[in-house]
Amino acid sequence: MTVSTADNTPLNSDDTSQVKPLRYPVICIDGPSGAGKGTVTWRLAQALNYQLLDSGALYRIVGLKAFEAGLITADTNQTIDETAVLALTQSLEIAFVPNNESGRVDILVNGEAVGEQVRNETVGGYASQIAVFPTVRQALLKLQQDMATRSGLVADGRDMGTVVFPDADVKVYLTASAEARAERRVTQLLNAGQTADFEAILTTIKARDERDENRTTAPSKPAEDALLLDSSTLDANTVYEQVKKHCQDQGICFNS
Ligand SMILES: Nc1ncnc2c1ncn2[C@@H]1O[C@H](COP(=O)(O)OP(=O)(O)O)[C@@H](O)[C@H]1O
Ligand SMILES: Nc1ccn([C@@H]2O[C@H](COP(=O)(O)OP(=O)(O)O)[C@@H](O)[C@H]2O)c(=O)n1
Repeated sequence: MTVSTADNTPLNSDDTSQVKPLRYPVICIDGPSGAGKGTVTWRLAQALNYQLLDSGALYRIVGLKAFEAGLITADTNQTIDETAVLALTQSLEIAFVPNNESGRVDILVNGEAVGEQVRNETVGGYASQIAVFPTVRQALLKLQQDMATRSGLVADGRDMGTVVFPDADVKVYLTASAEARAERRVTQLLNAGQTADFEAILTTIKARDERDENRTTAPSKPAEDALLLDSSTLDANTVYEQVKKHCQDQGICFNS
C-alpha cells in the first residue's frame, strides 16, 4: 500500500535513502467513535497549518474493500482470513486530499474517490473487525509515521499516542458517554438527510468500543501522558479551546 498526501507526493514506506528532516510537531487525538476527534483534529490542522492524519479512514477503506472482495460478511461472528486482508491492504494506493468545503478529508483509493459510504456505521464495523489483525496494523504503521516527516501533523485515531507516535508533543484522549456519542451520530445523520435509530446506533457504538478496547494489539486506550477530556457535556468549541490551551502548554504556537 502507498499513501500520498495533499501535494500528491507518494510516501514510500520502503524508501530508506531519504535523509529525515528535523522532527516536526505531532499532536495525537485518540478516543472512541463520536467523541469529537475529527472535529477538533480538523480545527487544529487548519489553525496550525499542519497535515491531518485520519487513521480511521485507512481502517475503514481496508474494511470496505475487504467487504467488497467477499472477505467479510455482515455476520459479526465470522472468521476473517487475516492473510487475505493483509494482501489486499498491501495492494491499495490511498491519497488524502483536504476538502475545505466539507471540513473533511477526501479519500482517493487507487485513483478513485471513495464517497461518503466509507464514513457510515456499517463500514465502521468492518473497520473494527479488520483492525484487530496485527499484520494489517503493522502494514499501516510506517505509512502513518511517515506522514510526520514533512510538516506538523494532527493525527486522529485509537493508537496515535500509544503506538504510532509514542513521542508525540501532545496527546489527548477525548471521550464521552456512549449515549452522548450515539446522540451526536443521530443528529449528524438527520442533518445529512438520513434516517437514524438511536437504540440501534447505541448498540453498534458499544459493540465497536468493546472490540477496539479489548483487542490484543494496539487497543484503544489513553497514553500514560495523555490529557483525558470528557466531552459529554462540553460543546465542540469548548473542547477545541481546552485542547488548544493544552497544546500551548506543551509548547505549540498558534498564530491566532
Ligand atoms: N463536543 C461536541 N458536542 C456535540 N457534538 C459534537 C461535539 N464534538 C463533535 N460533535 C459532533 O458530533 C459528531 C461526531 O463528531 P466527530 O468529530 O466526527 O467524532 P469522531 O471523529 O470522534 O467520531 C459530528 O456531527 C460533530 O459535529
Ligand atoms: N488508529 C486507529 C483508527 C481506527 N481504528 C479502527 O477503525 C475504526 C473506525 O475508526 P474511525 O476513527 O474512522 O471511527 P469514528 O471514531 O470516526 O467512528 C475504529 O472503530 C477502529 O476499530 C483503529 O483500530 N486504529
